[in-house]
Amino acid sequence: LVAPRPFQRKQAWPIPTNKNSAISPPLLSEGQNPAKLLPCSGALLQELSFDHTSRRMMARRPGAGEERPWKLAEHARLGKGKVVGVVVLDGWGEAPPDPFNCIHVADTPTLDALKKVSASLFSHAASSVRFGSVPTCGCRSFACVVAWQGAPERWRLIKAHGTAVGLPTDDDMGNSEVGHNALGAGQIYAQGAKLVDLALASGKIYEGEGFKYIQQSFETGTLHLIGLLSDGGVHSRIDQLQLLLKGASEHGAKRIRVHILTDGRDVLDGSSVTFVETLENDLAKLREKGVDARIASGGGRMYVTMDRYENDWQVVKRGWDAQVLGETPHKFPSALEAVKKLRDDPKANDQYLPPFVVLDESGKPVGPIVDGDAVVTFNFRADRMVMLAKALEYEDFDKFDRVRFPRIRYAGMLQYDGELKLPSHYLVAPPEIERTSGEYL
Ligand SMILES: O=C(O)[C@@H](CO)OP(=O)(O)O
Repeated sequence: LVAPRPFQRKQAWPIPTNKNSAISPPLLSEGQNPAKLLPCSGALLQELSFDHTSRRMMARRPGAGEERPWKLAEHARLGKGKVVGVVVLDGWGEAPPDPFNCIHVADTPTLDALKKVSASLFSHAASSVRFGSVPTCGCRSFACVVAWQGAPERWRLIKAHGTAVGLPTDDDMGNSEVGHNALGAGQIYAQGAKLVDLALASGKIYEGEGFKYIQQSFETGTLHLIGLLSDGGVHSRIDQLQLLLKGASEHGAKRIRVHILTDGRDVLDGSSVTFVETLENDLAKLREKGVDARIASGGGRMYVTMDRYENDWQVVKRGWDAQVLGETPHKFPSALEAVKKLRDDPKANDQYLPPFVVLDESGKPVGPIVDGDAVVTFNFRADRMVMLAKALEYEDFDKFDRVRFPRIRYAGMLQYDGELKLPSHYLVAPPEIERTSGEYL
């Protein structure tokens, strides 16, 4: 599929830091009419004007003390009062046509027909271009979504991954959460993965309220790190865990226990073994430096802990039993042995590995969570951490019998639910996003 390219992205958009920030959408090519070529993000919803010197669309800067008006600039061609539709194709992406490209190989008569249909048929829906072309969710290849533009350009490709939706690099695949965030924000801002990268690189993570809070447990308690162990970059990243392990030990953590969740969904099934080996090596290095650091428990992400939308609390309970109580049917002397042995079952896969705990030489679990400990859930993505956060934080909790509710200091990598303020402590502050799409709508 060859998409018309009405504008060329030359650089990433800067992230607006406050309401006075200029928004600098992509440079337009010589001769292009800015009124016709509004770019494909929520910056459409900002009050834009074209700066002829820089050839950029600029958000108008309000003067001192002046409120930025909420009125949007009128679109050059689309009339007022039209119905706007946003259609999200989850998992739909564009990639070079080849026999392994399932969308290319599949029969897609509806989309094919929509792309061909006369513009007049869609004139009533054409206003969706203003919003329908916002990066959307779930698209793992390089682009997605059609937006009705009116003849002759009734559709175009947009990017829904990488820096186009605020992820750290263009190698980062898109996913539903970043797509929803980008749609909802109506502008490009740093998503969780990038915020964590920045906080770790600058060391600011260790100066924040969240880290200072958990640090109070380091003298006498254990630091527990719970999260998805892979380099998928959708929910978490192993390199961030590695930096956090190093940083926490340099900032006083003497005893660390990692509770791993194997992936096989955002990465290849079977890769869990390599990730566990990598982590075991890191922990061995920490032990050489005098830090008592070990993997304490584990399980496959879809069977242990990472449920979402309160679909099945038993998933969280299985994790709780392993991480907090140290009680599971499967017990092993090391996580590597656990993952290898559990994968021996022909039906086993990384996503659904059963929960296990690691035992010490005397047969006791090496790291149940107890009173006085600190806990960090190191996933940056929220949806599959909210349920565990509730179990760890809520005094009143009736979703399953926790048996023991340890008095701990708990922080999320980020705050996973802004409305519930959950968890109440977090290592990296969420972005402050002003003037979201919803506010305009
Ligand atoms: O299942 C999930 O959590 C992710 C993949 O890790 O998929 P999606 O982004 O589509 O929700």
